[in-house]
Amino acid sequence: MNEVASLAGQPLSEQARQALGKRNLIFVGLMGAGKSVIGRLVAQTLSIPFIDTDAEIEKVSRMSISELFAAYGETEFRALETRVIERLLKQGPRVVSTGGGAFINEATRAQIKLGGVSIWLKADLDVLWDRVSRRDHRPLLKTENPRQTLENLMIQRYPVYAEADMTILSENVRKEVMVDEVLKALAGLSGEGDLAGKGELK
Ligand SMILES: Nc1ncnc2c1ncn2[C@@H]1O[C@H](COP(=O)(O)OP(=O)(O)OP(=O)(O)O)[C@@H](O)[C@H]1O
Ligand SMILES: O=C(O)C1=C[C@@H](O)[C@@H](O)[C@H](O)C1
Ligand SMILES: [Mg+2]
Repeated sequence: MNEVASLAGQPLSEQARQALGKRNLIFVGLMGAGKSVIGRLVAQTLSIPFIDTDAEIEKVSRMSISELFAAYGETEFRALETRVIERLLKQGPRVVSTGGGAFINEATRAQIKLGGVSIWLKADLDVLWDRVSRRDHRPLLKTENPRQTLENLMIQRYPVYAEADMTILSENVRKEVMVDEVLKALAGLSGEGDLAGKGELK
């Protein structure tokens, strides 16, 4: 019996957990895509530790992301983000939700590609705007026309996010529905071709 057949009949969460094996699961995507919220729920469902890189950066620097941007600028923030993510990916298996720009940085993207299975949570502009406009803590959106800024970021970044291993549409459905989509995608990894052994922790 092959691996796919042996997993059939088990709960979806168990199929997904087994298919992921010892690999990290890394969420990438734009601000408001749901990386933090859905990542945490997926981690709970899989009983795998969860880490949010923005929260970890705030913890190690003892500053908020906004304060970091204001004090040191985006370049320094990206350098810190790269170092933090490199360390976190070595401590897996974990579910890792990244900040919106992490996968866009070349060095960080290379680490993520090596460090586990990546999922792009892809959302359209209306969905993202509806979510991010409720709070104003995102430094990159403190512009005269934040909706336009968000759209510009989509145009620049979507071709890069598309390099993630898997893409899941993030829509305004119940969060549990999103979690199920993620679990189904992961369960489909068993019997995988290209992703076999990818990001396997030693
Ligand atoms: N499927 C969903 N349905 C409804 N609301 C959602 C859904 N997913 C996320 N949200 C809401 O959208 C907001 C942004 O989600 P979240 O903080 O997880 O985004 P993010 O991708 O981590 O963004 P950032 O890159 O800024 O950290 C939150 O208020 C969250 O509750
Ligand atoms: O999209 C981005 O570049 C960012 C997203 C947030 O998660 C934070 O990491 C920060 O505000 C930068
Ligand atoms: Mg987040």
